[in-house]
Amino acid sequence: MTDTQEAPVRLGSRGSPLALAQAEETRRRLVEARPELAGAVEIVVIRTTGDRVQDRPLAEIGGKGLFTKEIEEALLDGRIDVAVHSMKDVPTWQPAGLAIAAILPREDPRDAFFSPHGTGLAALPAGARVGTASLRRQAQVLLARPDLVVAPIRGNVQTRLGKLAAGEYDATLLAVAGLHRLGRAELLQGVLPTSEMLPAVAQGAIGLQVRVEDERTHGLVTQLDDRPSALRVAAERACLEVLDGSCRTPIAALAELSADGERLSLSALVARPDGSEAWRARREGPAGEAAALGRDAGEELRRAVGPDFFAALGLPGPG
Ligand SMILES: NCc1[nH]cc(CCC(=O)O)c1CC(=O)O
Repeated sequence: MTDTQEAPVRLGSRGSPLALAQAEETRRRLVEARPELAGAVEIVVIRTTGDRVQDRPLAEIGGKGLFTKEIEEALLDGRIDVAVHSMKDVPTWQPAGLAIAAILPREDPRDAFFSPHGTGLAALPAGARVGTASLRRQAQVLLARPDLVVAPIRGNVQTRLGKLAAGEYDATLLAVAGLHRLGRAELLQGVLPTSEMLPAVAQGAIGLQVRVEDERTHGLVTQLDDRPSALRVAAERACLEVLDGSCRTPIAALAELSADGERLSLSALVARPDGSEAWRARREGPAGEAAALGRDAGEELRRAVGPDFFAALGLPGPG
């Protein structure tokens, strides 16, 4: 190594095809912003609990940070310099010493619908089996179509679509963002409207996490922050934080910006997992107040559902 060469920047990622695509996108954006980093950005694969446990619904394993904890440990230990996360999987509380320094330009946050019957829930015959392990998707599927049957499904995109083709399910749902980032947009059949299927908090957003005291990496990474995406994610995560950071509650939220980027509107939803009841909140205000708007919507929902809601789910609840 000559002394004009840049020190390496190590990106930590899960090993799934989607995670690796997100790490590659991060590398590309870093080198685009700082050409002197060409050849210096390394991708380090880290196995997480969520990758290890393949046979049970994630909601059952419970706990927070199933897809992020081991990557954060590697970051804290100095084995990597940047953790690349799907923000949807990142708990609202950051470990001491770590910070999300950038949100990359967000992909389409909506959910895609796959079924031999058609392009939306209305196409399904009564009693059809919908494969999803997500309580948020389950609750909204049953809210729209109480006659449907939801059954857990896990695995990557190919595995899930394989199970659908084999007739194990009549339909399944996947994040549009994942298909785009995997370069498989041609597989898309139908996209559910957000009025019917509100996305998970931060769905479609990639976050770059660094050690707070690592000034060099922090400086490199903050250059990649996409402000509109960061504001939207801030509003949605503030809402989630007020409600419940775990993935065992059906919670959905989507913030959008006006064309000039000045105004933010947020829709949020909490539902019973069986789809028998749902609560919605909406906020609109200055984009600069994203987090306050999110907290406010979260507080309205928390009051609406009442303390017994979280207790009934076996959760300590947000107090
Ligand atoms: N929990 C798994 C997960 N985490 C992020 C995505 C999709 C990509 C994204 O939201 O950025 C997925 C898969 C899915 O929901 O289909």
